[in-house]
Amino acid sequence: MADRPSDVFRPEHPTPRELGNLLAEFGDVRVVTGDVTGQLTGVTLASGDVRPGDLYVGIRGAHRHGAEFAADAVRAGAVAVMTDDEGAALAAASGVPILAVENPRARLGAISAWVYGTEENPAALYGVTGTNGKTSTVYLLKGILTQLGETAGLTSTAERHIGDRVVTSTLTTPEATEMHAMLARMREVGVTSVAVEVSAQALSRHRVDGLVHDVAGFTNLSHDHLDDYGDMEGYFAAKLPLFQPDRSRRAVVSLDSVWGARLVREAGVPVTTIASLDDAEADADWRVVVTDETPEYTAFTLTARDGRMLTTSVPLIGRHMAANAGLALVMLVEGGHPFERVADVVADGIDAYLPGRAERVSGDTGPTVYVDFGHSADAFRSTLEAVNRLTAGRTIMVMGASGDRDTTKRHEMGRVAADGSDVLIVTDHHPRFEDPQRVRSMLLEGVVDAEHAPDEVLEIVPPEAAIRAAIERARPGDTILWAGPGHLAYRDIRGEKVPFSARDEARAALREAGWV
Ligand SMILES: CC(=O)N[C@H]1[C@@H](OP(=O)(O)OP(=O)(O)OC[C@H]2O[C@@H](n3ccc(=O)[nH]c3=O)[C@H](O)[C@@H]2O)O[C@H](CO)[C@@H](O)[C@@H]1O[C@H](C)C(=O)N[C@@H](C)C(=O)N[C@H](CCC(=O)O)C(=O)O
Ligand SMILES: Nc1ncnc2c1ncn2[C@@H]1O[C@H](COP(=O)(O)OP(=O)(O)OP(=O)(O)O)[C@@H](O)[C@H]1O
Repeated sequence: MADRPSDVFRPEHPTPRELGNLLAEFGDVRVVTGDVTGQLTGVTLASGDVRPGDLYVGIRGAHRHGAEFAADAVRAGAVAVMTDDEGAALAAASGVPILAVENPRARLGAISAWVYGTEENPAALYGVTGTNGKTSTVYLLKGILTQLGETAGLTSTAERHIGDRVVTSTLTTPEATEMHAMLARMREVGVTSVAVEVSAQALSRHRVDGLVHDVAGFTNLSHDHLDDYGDMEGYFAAKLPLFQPDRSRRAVVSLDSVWGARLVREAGVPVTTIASLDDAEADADWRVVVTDETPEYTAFTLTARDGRMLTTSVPLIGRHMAANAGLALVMLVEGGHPFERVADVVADGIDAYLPGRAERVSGDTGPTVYVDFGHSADAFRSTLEAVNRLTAGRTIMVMGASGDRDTTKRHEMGRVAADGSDVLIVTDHHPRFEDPQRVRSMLLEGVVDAEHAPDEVLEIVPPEAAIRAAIERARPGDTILWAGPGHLAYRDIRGEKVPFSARDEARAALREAGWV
C-alpha cells in the first residue's frame, strides 16, 4: 500500500481571502520576500495536499523541514509560503511571496480558521478525549445525533465522515489546516453537529487550535503514550487544555478512572460527571447501570441525580461501551438537546456501527470471534471482562503490541491478557522498525507474572497463522478475542504499510475451518 496522505475534505466553494489581509490580521507574521497581493483559497502543511490558491506552511518536523518542499508546493499551485526563519532560507527560491512567523505550527489553528472562515456559523462541536473509548464515543455521538434528525459529521482515528461521505484517517485528529478545511466543507453541506476525537498529541501539537467545543467529554486515563509524555502526570497535563475556556464551553467527565476526579478539580469550565463503575458512582451526577448483556448488545439505564432516567442499548459488548454511550448521551444533553427527546429517540437502542471495536466477525455457528482495537492494559481488561461474562466455554485471546511505541505498557498488557484468557496466543502487530521478537518477549514477561495461568500460552507468527491456530482450538461456545488490529487495513512493517485486515483474515480463517 502506498504511504500517501489519505483523502482530505476541502470546501468546494471557498471564499477567497486577500493575502495582504492575513498580514493585517496576524501582526506577528512578517514578509520576507515577494509582493503580497494574491488571494488565498486554502492552507496546508503537506506538499502532497496542495491545491491551487493555497498558502503552503512549511514547518520543522521530526525528520524534515517542510520548507524543503516549498518548490513542490508552488508547482502544485501554492501562491505563498509561510514558515519560520530557518524555513525562509530553505524556501527562498520558490518564486512566491514568503512570510515568516516565529512558530508556524502554533499559528496554524488561527490562520486556518481565518482562511476558511470557520468561526462564522459554526456547527456544534462535541470533542472527546481520554485514553480509551474516544473513537467509540464519537461514533456513538454521531449515531445519536443522526437519530435526533441532525446532519452529523465525525472525525476519528478510523474515519472522517461528512453525512454519508467517508474518508480513511491517517492521524486520529487531523492537523489544524485539514481540520478547518473539513469544518468548512461540513458547513457547505449543512452539517449541524460534529463529533471530534481529540488525541493528547493533537492538543500538544496545536491540531485543535481555533476550535471551541460546545461540550468536551473525558472517557478515562490509563497507561499509554508514556513514550511521548514521560509519566502519567505529563499525559494528564496534555489532556487538560481541552477543558479550559479557550477550547470548550462545558464538559462531561467520567469518574471511571481516578483521573476523572482530578480533572473535575482542575477543569476551567463547568463540569457534569458520569460513572459506570460501583466505586466511582457515589459522587457522579449521572450513573450508567448495565441491565442486560448479550453478544449482540449491552442494555443499560442512564440515571441523573435528580431522578431523570432513560433506558437504551448499544450494539456492542461490555460495560465500557455502555459507559461510552452514557457519556455521549450526557454530552448531547449538556449541548442543549432536551433529555426527554434524547430518551425518546434512543428508546429502541443506539444505532451505530463501530469498525473494529469488539466487532463480531463470526456467523451463527461455531465460536464467536471479535476483532478489537484494544492496545492498552485497561482496554484488554474491559473487553476481556465483557467476553468472559458472555462466554460459556473458553476465552481464547490473540494479541500483540505495537513496535516503536511505549514499551513500558507491554508487561501489564501481557499480565492482563493472561489473567483474562484460557488460551493466549502472542503474535505480531505493527513491528515498525523494532525487532518483533523483542516486542513478544516483553509481553510474555508480563504473562509469566499473571496471577492466573492460561491453560495454554503460545507464541505464533505471523498473525495469519495465529488466528488460524486460535480457530483450530475453538469449539462452539468459545470466544476468540483478537485485540489490537481493529479496523486497520495494514500492518506497519519497517515503515511500509503492508495490506492486512484482521477482520478479513479472521473471516477467511473461519471459512477455511468450515464455520461460515
Ligand atoms: C510524531 C508526529 O506526530 N509526527 C507527525 C509529524 O511528522 P514529522 O514531524 O515526522 O514530519 P516530517 O516528515 O519531519 O515532515 C515535516 C513537515 O514536512 C511536510 N512534508 C514532508 C514530506 C513531504 O514530502 N512533503 C511535506 O510537505 C510534512 O507534512 C510536515 O508538515 O507531522 C506529520 C504531518 O502532519 C504527521 O503525519 C506525523 O504524525 C505521525 C504519523 C504520527 O504517528 N503521529 C502520532 C504520534 C500521533 O499524532 N498520534 C495521535 C493519536 C494517538 C492515539 O490516540 O493513539 C494522533 O492524533 O494521530
Ligand atoms: N471506556 C472504555 N474503557 C476502557 N476500555 C475501552 C473503553 N472504550 C473502549 N475501550 C477499549 O479500547 C479500545 C479502543 O477503543 P477506541 O478506539 O474507542 O478508543 P480510542 O480512545 O479512540 O483509542 P485510540 O486513541 O487508540 O484511537 C476498544 O477496542 C476497547 O478495547
